[in-house]
Amino acid sequence: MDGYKRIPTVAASVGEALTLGRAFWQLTKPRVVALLVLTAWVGMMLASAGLPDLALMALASLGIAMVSGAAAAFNHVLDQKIDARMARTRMRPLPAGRLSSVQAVSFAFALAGAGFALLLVAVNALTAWLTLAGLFGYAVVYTVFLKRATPQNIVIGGVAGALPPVLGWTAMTGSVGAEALLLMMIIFTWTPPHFWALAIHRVEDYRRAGLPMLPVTHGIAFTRTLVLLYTVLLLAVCLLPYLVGMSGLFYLVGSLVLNLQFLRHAWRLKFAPHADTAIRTFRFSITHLMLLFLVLLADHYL
Ligand code: HEM
Ligand SMILES: CC(C)=CCC/C(C)=C/CC/C(C)=C/COP(=O)(O)OP(=O)(O)O
Repeated sequence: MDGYKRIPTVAASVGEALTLGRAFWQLTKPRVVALLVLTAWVGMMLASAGLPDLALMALASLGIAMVSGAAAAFNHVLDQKIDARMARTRMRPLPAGRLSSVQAVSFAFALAGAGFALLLVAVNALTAWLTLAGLFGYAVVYTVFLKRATPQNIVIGGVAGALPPVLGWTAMTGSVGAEALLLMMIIFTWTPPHFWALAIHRVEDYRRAGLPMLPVTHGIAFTRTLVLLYTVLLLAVCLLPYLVGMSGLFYLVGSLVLNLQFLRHAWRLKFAPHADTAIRTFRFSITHLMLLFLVLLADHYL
């Protein structure tokens, strides 16, 4: 009889553990980290002639994912008051009360420590330290200072998000390659239209939270213009891998198709916007970067 009585208690504990696990998972911004790791893979594969060392690739990817996930968790802790004021973020684990700050900070330190140690021991010191610099750039320089200080926050902060191809490259070669810096430039140029398209859609959120995002400080019309200009710049920067002989015709055609599509979104956002044009542009930016890096990869092996 006693055994039967315990079943609901066990079920409740399992349910609670799952809820807690989901909350920690959410802290790591898993979809962002997935795309970051894809860009790191491209760095790893482009750095290797033929197939890369798959074991090294797996360990490096895990380490980069852990440290990036930890950076995202620190961002959740440091931004919890802001997140509570925005409709998009108020249901996150900290503002919604599903996790305490102590739980989140402990998780973030443990994940960062384990990821850093893994990179140091199983990959190389340069990759470990550069990844840690990425964490510091995002969690401290961007989140604590820039985000609250200037509408150029995401432009400068974009350096951290653009690092993973370089991390992938250093993981395989032990040094920073010029080709990897070119991939970094692509993500760096992609970040402003990626973020500002979302910021236009969520401008009231950012106004309420008191954050100096570009559409709040300089207006939506000006932000639309900059989205368009950065998209033009992105098209030009994306030509560089072909022009320097790093990628071939397949990449040239693929990148032109993707960038013209991005440009079409940005043009519509500037000159013929509907209520959903900004959010569609933001969503397309993610598809764009994912496909662009897959095209780079396919081109490398063709
Ligand atoms: C400073 C640089 C960046 C800023 C400020 C930024 C900002 C944002 C914001 C505010 C969101 C919305 C998240 C949400 O809806 O909860 C987002 C989503 C996303 N970002 Fe970025 N981003 C940056 C860089 C990057 C980079 C470098 C990548 C990948 C290479 C990336 C990939 C994504 C993805 C995949 C999503 C969708 C997440 C989801 O649906 O859960 N972002 N970004
Ligand atoms: C290599 C390395 C360790 C880099 C860390 C890179 C990293 C996790 C970048 C994430 C970029 C991102 C989602 C920024 C949004 O922050 P936000 O605070 O403006 O957006 P939010 O309001 O959705 O939290």
